[in-house]
Amino acid sequence: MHTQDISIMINSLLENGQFLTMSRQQPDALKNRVNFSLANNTKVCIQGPGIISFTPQVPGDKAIILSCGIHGNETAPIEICEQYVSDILLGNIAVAHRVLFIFGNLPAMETGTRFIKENLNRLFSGAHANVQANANTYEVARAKELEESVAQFFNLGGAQETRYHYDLHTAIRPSKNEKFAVYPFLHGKAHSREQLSFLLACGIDTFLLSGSATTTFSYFSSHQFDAHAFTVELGKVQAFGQNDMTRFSQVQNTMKRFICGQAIEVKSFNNGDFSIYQVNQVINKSQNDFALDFADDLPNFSDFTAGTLLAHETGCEFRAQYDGEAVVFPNANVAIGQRAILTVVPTNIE
Ligand SMILES: O=C(O)CCC(=O)N[C@@H](CCC(=O)O)C(=O)O
Ligand SMILES: [Zn+2]
Repeated sequence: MHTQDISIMINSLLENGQFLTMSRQQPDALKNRVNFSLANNTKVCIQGPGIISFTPQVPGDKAIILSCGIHGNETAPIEICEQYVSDILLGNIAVAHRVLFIFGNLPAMETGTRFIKENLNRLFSGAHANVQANANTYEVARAKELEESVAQFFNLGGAQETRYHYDLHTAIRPSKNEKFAVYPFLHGKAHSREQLSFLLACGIDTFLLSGSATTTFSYFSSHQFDAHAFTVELGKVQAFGQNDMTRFSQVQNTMKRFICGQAIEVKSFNNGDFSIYQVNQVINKSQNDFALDFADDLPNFSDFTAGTLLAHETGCEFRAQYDGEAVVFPNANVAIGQRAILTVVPTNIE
């Protein structure tokens, strides 16, 4: 892009704050890195379409990533992050720490779909490199690009920085526990009680403790960068403009206070304040005829008695192993080899 076009673009962002609109409408214009400063001396770096970081003049001790739209139809988190970015660009709020915003699957936002060719949230930790050589999809390239952005962002900070990554989603089904988070597998490290208490202050009281490595975005940041990282489910998928934003005010306000370095009222940790589950079974689809044995609108966290048939496919039946075992993210419509159901059982944090 010519220097003159870059200054027009920067001026437009400073006037209207519409980074996401620009990213969706003119992704090519944002292909090359652009740096500029706000009137309050916050440094802005556009790393690519849908990828923007902010560095205050005197950065605090945190490096925070807020990502959204890894699935293009999960609109509430996109609207929340869009508002933060716009408010920062317009000088309505000022970050106190280094903050990176990621709007994940831009083309899938246009089509209002979870993804275009494949599930972006199954392509991290290098899984994009394992996809067949001819799978030259947007998602494969995007997973690589997002990994590089995360690496650059986290590696830029010094040892004094604590790293955080909240990957914001909404779920396909209704849920008995509306807001919940997946805590990626920590390979034996202790779960952070402070983080659970912080997320409780955001209105998230239910956690799934993952028991194995995955190819999700939050696991990537957790495992590769030792970040406090979570996949955060904020409610049910709705089309753009159809979200009841009052249901998100607690998470919106608390996250805003977090990135702006303002005090947050956080209760000390008590298992009784939470519903905590351990993942028991990861049920993958391996045949085309994989089918669920419960209703399509059954809410997440519905539980079963031991022995109940949950799903079947040629040559295999999948049953609950414990009384009270509950299902999360059941979806028969996934690619062969991918996760079709998580089952969870109640647990506590040590
Ligand atoms: O509602 C659903 O079935 C899916 C919602 C969603 O996108 N969830 C994430 C969870 C990722 C994780 O396990 O950390 C996903 O499936 O990618
Ligand atoms: Zn999602």
